[in-house]
Amino acid sequence: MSRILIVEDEAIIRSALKRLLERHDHRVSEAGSVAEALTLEPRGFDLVISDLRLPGEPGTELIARAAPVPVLIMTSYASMRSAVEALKLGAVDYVAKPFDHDELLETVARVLHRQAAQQGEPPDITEPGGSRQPMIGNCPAMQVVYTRIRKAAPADVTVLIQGESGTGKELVARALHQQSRRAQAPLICVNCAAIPETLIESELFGHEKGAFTGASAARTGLVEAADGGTLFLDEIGELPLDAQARLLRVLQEGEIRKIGSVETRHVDVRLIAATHRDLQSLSKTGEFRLDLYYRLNVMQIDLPALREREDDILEIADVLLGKACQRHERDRLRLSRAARRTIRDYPWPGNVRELENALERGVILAEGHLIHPDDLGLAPTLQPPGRSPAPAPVRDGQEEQETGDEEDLSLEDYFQHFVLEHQDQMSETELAQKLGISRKCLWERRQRLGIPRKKSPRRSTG
Ligand SMILES: Nc1ncnc2c1ncn2[C@@H]1O[C@H](COP(=O)(O)OP(=O)(O)OP(=O)(O)O)[C@@H](O)[C@H]1O
Repeated sequence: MSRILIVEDEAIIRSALKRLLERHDHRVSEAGSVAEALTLEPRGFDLVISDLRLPGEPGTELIARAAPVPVLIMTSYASMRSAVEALKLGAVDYVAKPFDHDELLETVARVLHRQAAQQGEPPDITEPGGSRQPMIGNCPAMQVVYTRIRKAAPADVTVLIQGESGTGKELVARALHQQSRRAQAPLICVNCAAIPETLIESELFGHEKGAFTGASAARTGLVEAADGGTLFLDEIGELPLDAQARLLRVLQEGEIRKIGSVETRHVDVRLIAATHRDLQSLSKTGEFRLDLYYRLNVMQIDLPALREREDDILEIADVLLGKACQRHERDRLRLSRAARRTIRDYPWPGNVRELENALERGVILAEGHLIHPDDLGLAPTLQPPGRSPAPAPVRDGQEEQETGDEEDLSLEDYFQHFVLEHQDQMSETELAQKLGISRKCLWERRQRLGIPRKKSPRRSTG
């Protein structure tokens, strides 16, 4: 069942439309103007159907104020030009009045269907520099994350984001803020683990002059700086108990009191918290307040570790590699086939951030137009097994054609390592046999790769 908001000033049309939609299993609310519609929180609906001409502001005003909820505009045949204008402003579609029932139901079904299909799509995020990028990755676990973001963002509730370090928790917080009605107000991000325990309360809640030694002037805290907007508290599990108590008060009463002050001040802040720790377990050992945990956990978003996002890893690597090349003003580098295999098989304990850093190293260290596994500088103890040079598999002609250039080059890596490591112990015939190629081919490749045959070591004579 979908929730639809009808905004129409003519009561007869409004109730006819309501009955029609209710007969088709939709739950319908009504408003007679944009102002009235806004009191009903249009972002909480699945679709807004609004007349264009209304007393007060026109229906198109709702397009931005209901976003990302789609707005379907109703207009009379006489004002088709305004319908086109409404589409330009971002209306999802329009219906001409008087409307044909089937046509209207069909349009509504199409819009709702499209909306449902988009729920699992990555949201766009505006980065601090102003550029707009979608979150990368489309594996099923991330689609669940995207759907959660779309639903939680407009609901103005507290959200707890859980996931290992570097999985993108801050990115999700940004997406939630940017898709909320607070998008134009500040988003203040605080990493609780990065602020010394002795300073965190005054950083968050502010202090009066002389509140403690060194407080030479009054200071506004970060919670107050986020007034009207969103406060993102990363690593909230690290927040000391006293600060937890103050935070609980902000959530319960919407009030803040600076350190050393007797006065309270009202603040309107949406809290988004993130942690890589299990807050419920921390509450059992008394390190985290259970009542605060319940306050935070109105909506929960769980981010998968990168190693669980097998289908996404290479896609993320390609996008991040492109960005690293831009940053370092290098022509577009590519990952060798072996580097792609390493990236796919590596466990990535530091998740996307670690991948980002490895690619940055790769871009700096790569000598040709390809990045090889060594350029990534990954921890050897975590490297997947079987990475030591081994004979290249015998390839038939078809595989050779399919794999192309890049495969050749990574096999050349293999070839080079294998030859250099074994040429002192093996004859050319043995080397060629192990590599699955002819002696002639071995000779040609040696020439091409600049590893000519050494003066053969005397293996038999004494
Ligand atoms: N899905 C994604 N698409 C694009 N970039 C991503 C994605 N996930 C993470 N990143 C990038 O990875 C880096 C780490 O992400 P972020 O800071 O959001 O992680 P985090 O979980 O908050 O880490 P920490 O807990 O260590 O603070 C950032 O540069 C971010 O842009």
